[in-house]
This record gives sequence, C-alpha cells and structure tokens, in this order.
Amino acid sequence: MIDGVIISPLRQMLDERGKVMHMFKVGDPAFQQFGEIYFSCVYPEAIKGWHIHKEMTLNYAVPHGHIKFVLYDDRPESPTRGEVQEIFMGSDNYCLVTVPPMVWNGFKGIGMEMAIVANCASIPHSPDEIDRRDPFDPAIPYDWAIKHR
Ligand SMILES: Cc1cn([C@H]2C[C@H](O)[C@@H](COP(=O)(O)OP(=O)(O)O[C@H]3O[C@H](C)C(=O)[C@H](O)[C@H]3O)O2)c(=O)[nH]c1=O
Repeated sequence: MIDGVIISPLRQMLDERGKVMHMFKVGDPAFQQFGEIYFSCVYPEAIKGWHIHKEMTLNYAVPHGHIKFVLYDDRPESPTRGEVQEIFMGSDNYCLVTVPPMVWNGFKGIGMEMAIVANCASIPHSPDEIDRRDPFDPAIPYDWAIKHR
C-alpha cells in the first residue's frame, strides 16, 4: 500500500427499487476539504493516465462499471518510493480511494461497459497543477495488459 493512500469501503443499500450508494461526507476519516466533484467516463480497454497532481488530493469512487486504478510512488522522501499499487474498483468493490498529491495515477476501463469515475477533489480542477506522462512511458514500471495469472 502506497504511503498516504486510503481505501475506505463504501455502503450500498439495495432494495427492490434500486439502490443508494454512499460516497463521501464531511467528518469521514479521509475528508480534508471540498474543492469540486467531477466525473470521468472511460470505455472498456481505454487508459486515462498517467496524471500527477501537485496540490490536489483525489477521492475516487466508481459507482458504475469497473476500472483498474494504478498508482506509482516516485516521491523521494516516501517510505514506499518505487511501489506500484493496483486497485480494482467498481460496484463489485465499491470503495473510496484517497490519493495524496505527488503520486502518479491512471486508470483503465475493464469489463463490458463504460465506467464512471467520480472524483470528489480537495481543490477545483486546474490544468496548472497537473503533470502528465504517456500511459506507456517506460519511466513508470507498469504494464497495462491483462494478467492471466
Ligand atoms: C477534469 C476537467 C477536464 N477538463 C478538460 C481538459 C481536457 O481537455 C478534457 C479531458 O481532461 P483529462 O484529460 O484531464 O481527463 P481525464 O484523463 O479523464 O482526467 C480527469 O479526470 C480524472 C478522474 C482525474 O482525476 C484527473 O485529474 C482529471 O484531469 O477535459 C476541463 O475542462 N475541466 C475539468 O474539470
């Protein structure tokens, strides 16, 4: 587990009409502050990344579809420097993933339908605080291909 990353299980309340899915509220252990919430939609097999946020703390939940969310820690002072972390998110593993600034991250749509990634971010979106790398940049030691373990 990359230092500073928090995975919080989220409740889904099902009945014969549908369901209610929790996400995030003031007072939750991972809550810092509210900046903006937006939704990034990704088709199966498409990759969005790599991104790094210099200031924003991310709070991701995937209420529809599934993704493989991948994190890479190259922070010089981090006890987990060099680690890669994969988190499979979606309605089958409905959780909130909190990612501190300066951790590389990206995601790939998996399964059969478009996934919706909600980010309840600590600050409003600003392109100035994001750096990007190509998803296949060899500087990040990760292969996005499916692993038939
Ligand atoms: C988020 C955002 C994006 N854009 C524009 C910038 C690009 O022209 C286009 C797609 O943005 P981007 O390539 O950043 O999209 P994603 O790869 O889905 O990433 C975004 O959604 C994931 C979940 C992240 O957490 C990222 O921080 C966020 O940038 O929308 C805007 O104009 N305003 C916005 O608030």
